[in-house]
Amino acid sequence: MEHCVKSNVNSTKLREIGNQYYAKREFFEAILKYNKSLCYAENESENAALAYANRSAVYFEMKKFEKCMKNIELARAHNYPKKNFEILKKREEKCFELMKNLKITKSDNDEVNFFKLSHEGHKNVSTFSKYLELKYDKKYGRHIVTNKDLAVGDIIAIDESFSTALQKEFVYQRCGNCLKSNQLDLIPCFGCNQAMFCNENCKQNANENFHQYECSIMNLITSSILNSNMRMALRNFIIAISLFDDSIENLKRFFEINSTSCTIFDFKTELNVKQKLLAVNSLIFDDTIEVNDLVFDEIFLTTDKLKEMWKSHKDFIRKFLRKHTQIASMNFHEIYGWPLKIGGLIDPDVEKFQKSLAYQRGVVPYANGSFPFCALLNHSCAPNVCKIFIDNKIVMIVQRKIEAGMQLFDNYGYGFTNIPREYRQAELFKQYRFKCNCIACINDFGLLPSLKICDKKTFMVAKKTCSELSSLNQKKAKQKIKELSEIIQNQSKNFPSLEICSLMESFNACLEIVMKPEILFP
Ligand SMILES: C[S@@+](CC[C@H](N)C(=O)[O-])C[C@H]1O[C@@H](n2cnc3c(N)ncnc32)[C@H](O)[C@@H]1O
Repeated sequence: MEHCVKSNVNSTKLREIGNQYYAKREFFEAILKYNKSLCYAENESENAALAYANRSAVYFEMKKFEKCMKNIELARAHNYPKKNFEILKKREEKCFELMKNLKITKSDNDEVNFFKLSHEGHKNVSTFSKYLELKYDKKYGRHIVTNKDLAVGDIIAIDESFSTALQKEFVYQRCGNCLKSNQLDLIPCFGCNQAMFCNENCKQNANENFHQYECSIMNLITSSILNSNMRMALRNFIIAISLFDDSIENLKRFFEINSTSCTIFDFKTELNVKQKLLAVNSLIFDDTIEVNDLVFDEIFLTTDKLKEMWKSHKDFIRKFLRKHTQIASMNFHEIYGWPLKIGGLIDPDVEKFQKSLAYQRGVVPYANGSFPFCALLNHSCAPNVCKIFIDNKIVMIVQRKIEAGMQLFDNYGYGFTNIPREYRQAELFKQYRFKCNCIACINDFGLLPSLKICDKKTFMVAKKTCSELSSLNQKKAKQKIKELSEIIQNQSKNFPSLEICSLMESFNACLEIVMKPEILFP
């Protein structure tokens, strides 16, 4: 297991490996090594400055002149050796010169404004539509229905996480607080070698909310002893005690005073973090899900701050961690996004594309998160809503007409178009403990290639749409989303025909294209 203490020896080695990548013009790998080198650099040593300076060289080659200059400044601010100042000065002058001649083409891709709620917000919590209601029945438990017809393309929720945690492979690629990649332009934690942030603000927030506890045990946290559910449980516990000024007594009292079965629908004011904690703590779980408690013992006995708490409140902490691991397994989400390096894009081959899943379109999971609204949606193998991730938010979008009174169904990763029924049902039962009897399961819809064509003209549109996907930019993808919404909405009676299901896949692919980062590393 790697230690999380700083080490100039390791920092230098990592920078040298970065230099080899830089020489081969493998810029993504080079910056990753420089980032790691930055994290290992001892405070006040020139290693940090050298990593910033080398990162500026990569941004220069990539023609990212503003980032280049920012990294030059950072290098100077971190003890860059005076004898080499001339190199930076020359690079900076070249930047100025080249920027003067560069026509700045501001991107019009504003995904935050594109993905806005389609209706007024709910009367209590404005992050989801006012037409949504929470219901309960024996078969589905809690679930969400609409009291008004919803149309394809309607954005019905923008759910903000209570907590997120980067997967360990991404700690040098994304901000440990807000999850943004910032084109790898990240700053290191002062204390450990395994956390980076996109700016000082995020660094401070992370330290106030969780990192002050995690910093000295990042090596344990990112080792393989914690699975992603346990990782989220630990993060939730740390956020929870930080919210109560590190007092377990106060946290206990908070849970005692407040109901343990509330949801995001119960709050009368705009959500605050403590309310989100209550909502997440009230999510459904199954106590028979196995949790290896011994791992938590090991983690809590490793640092003095946690050890004290563990000694005096072991039972409460164990119970919290156990419950949140079980909640995570049944409710939390993997957060998907585009990899930062070109590759794994949409396969232009129509046949292959028709069988695709999100990961075949190119997006990959890089973090996990707890989302108090989305965790109330039940599963269908033929869902009527889909979701995309904007950093630490989930945007929920209608992908099939939903009439008033009907339930909203998400998909837990097992769609009927590409996974056989028996496999879906077995996996859903194993993880989520229910037997799926959605319309696709009851009617055994069959995989996409076996579906029938209902309308030849629309089938031709679906085929053409598939073949165009790989050439769509963000602007065109936005137009396409509108076009496809209308067709899917108008032809909803033909669901599940080959053409409608294929159009729905294309609709999803277009949503992903809108989220594609503007600059990918070559
Ligand atoms: C994310 S939660 C959804 C909200 C949940 N129904 C509740 O009461 O809080 C996931 C759990 O809901 C239940 N569930 C989800 N989809 C279902 C379905 N199609 N039929 C029956 N139960 C389902 C399962 O217990 C599953 O573990």
